[in-house]
Amino acid sequence: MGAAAEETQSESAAPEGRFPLLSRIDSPEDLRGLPEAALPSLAEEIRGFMVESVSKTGGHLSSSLGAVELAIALQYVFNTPRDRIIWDVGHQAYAHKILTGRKGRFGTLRRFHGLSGFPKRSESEHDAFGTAHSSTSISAALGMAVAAKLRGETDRWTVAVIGDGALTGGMAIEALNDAGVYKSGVKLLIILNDNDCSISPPAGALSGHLAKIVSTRAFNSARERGKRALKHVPCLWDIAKRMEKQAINFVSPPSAIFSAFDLNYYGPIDGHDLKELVEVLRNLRELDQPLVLHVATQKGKGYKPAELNPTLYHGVSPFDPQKGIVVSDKPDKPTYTQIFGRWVCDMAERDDRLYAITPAMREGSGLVEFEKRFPERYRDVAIAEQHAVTYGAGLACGGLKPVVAIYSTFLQRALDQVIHDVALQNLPVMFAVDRGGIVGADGATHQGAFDIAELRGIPNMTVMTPSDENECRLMLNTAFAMDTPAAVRYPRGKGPGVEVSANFETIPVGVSRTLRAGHGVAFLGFGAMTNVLKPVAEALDATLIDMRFAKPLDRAVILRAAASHSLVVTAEEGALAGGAGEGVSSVIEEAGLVVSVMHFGLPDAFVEQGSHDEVMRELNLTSEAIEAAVRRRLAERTIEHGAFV
Ligand SMILES: Cc1ncc(C[n+]2csc(CCOP(=O)(O)OP(=O)(O)O)c2C)c(N)n1
Ligand SMILES: CC(=O)[C@@H](O)[C@H](O)COP(=O)(O)O
Ligand SMILES: [Mg+2]
Repeated sequence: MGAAAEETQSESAAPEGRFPLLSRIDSPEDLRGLPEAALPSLAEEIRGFMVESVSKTGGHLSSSLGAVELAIALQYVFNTPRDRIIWDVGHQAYAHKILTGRKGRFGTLRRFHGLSGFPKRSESEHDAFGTAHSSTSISAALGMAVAAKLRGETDRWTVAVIGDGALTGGMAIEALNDAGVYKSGVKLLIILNDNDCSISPPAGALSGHLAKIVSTRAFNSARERGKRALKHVPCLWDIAKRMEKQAINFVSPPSAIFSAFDLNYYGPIDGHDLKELVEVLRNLRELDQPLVLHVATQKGKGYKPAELNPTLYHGVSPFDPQKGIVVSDKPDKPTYTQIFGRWVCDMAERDDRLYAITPAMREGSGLVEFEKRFPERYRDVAIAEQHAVTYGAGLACGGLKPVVAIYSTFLQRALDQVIHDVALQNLPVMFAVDRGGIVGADGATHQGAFDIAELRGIPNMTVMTPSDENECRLMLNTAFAMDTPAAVRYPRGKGPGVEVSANFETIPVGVSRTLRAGHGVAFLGFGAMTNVLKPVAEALDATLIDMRFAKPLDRAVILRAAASHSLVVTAEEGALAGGAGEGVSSVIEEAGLVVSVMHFGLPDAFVEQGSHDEVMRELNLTSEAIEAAVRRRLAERTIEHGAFV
């Protein structure tokens, strides 16, 4: 465990005084030893503990606050790890972590070498499946449930907990379509954790449908139908009757999408009522087929500021829990996301063909202002990366200039759409690829490691990597001016602080810029790594080139550098395998030049969480580490050849 992780571990070990019940729980068995009547108090303690701890570490607060009762009830009724619970996205699984032996390390959440912010199989036997990218839970759970059936493990249940936002992802719908085919013997329980919220307010038609079901009005009209539907399941029919007495919603409206997939649907029930949750789960456990339970919850539940603004508290940095998050209005160096946010508004003002698309990441992608100013040219398509890209392709065919704002890690979902629907038809869809490179606390699932390698191999595609804020603006202008597919990939957070012009100037495609002429070594930087190379080039009196384009590469400059230096060094904050550095090597090899080459970038391994600096240090991607490695190479070559040119 890293020092940062160790430091906070003991602080969050649930002191007995304030958390008397929680301090007695170190495993699901301890939880099951509690009387049912104690569960609501436990839920309150978990919330207090969670707010206190997450206010120090940062994390996904509102979603996890909303799923406390659900996590308790599931662990109380089911028997993990024999039974399996899969939390879709996994950002709502903090109570699950706390209850499954990780309370003592909860203060290390999302820190360097600490607990992951998401379920992770290598972290706990109670984490049945690693998640973080949404909408995977039903597929994985169905696979496990079918495997249990085939292996004769007739007692094993698999539960997928999926949010209303995650349900909008195509994969979830594909999985429902498959799950509905299975009948007896497949013990799959899908719990729809419906808080009527994604990160931002829910997008798309499905949310309206779900809201209608949850609303009392719909419940009243559907109650009779629900009772009829439950008659063939005697124990549920009993619950339904009891629930009706208690005025608890429990219906089975035939309009629900689940019915269309021939899945037995139960609910909606109150996801914060532990008595009800435990009772219903116990009864559903007696059944023997794929089931859906619709649970209504409140995002941010139990912490007023988060209840009032669940979007602000979706993913938080450390904050004072007494005051809540204070949004600063002090002018500060803008992030790359803000540079994009300003650019997209400026360009939309100037060109009415611009149309911006986000797959459910309005805030994170810097489109809040754009939506306000250009609502008719803005679309949050929900968690639907594939649709976002192909929808963009359609808009381009229709004469618009779509800008798909997407995180590098989520672009992975839509790779075929980029290839088949955009690039193959050479359509002018522009990609604003945010979070390129190391993202920090989200860790391995979210690192922007692969976009350069993915995009670089696609014909017709142009890929730009800005080394500073103004470069970013110039590249956004350039990508938008092109009539072919183009991507600008920029990192999470702030750049070096270069002033950004407000103009619409473009740069020549495929042309680098030489920042420093030196000798011996030529450093070729891609994106932010150019700044890391700067002091190294100065220390070695070497050449430094900001390559600007990962595709097309500036072949002329690469060949000149190879011919006039003894060592060519490339650096990128992206996977080395298939990366821009490899492209540089092929340019040199194809020309038949022989020169020593070094590549710096992300290794052939998944890169774990930590601050950007911590991770870059660990990967030896700092100026100091690169300088040392280059000096070692130079020394080796001097010994080999007797002299170094
Ligand atoms: C494929 C993918 N796209 C986008 C995201 C970013 N993301 C994380 S949580 C979230 C909203 C999920 O909403 P919901 O499932 O309803 O859960 P809630 O936050 O409401 O608890 C989004 C868009 C993601 N994790 N995975
Ligand atoms: C869980 C998830 O996928 C998002 O909430 C993500 O953590 C957001 O990342 P940023 O903080 O970089 O916007
Ligand atoms: Mg939701």
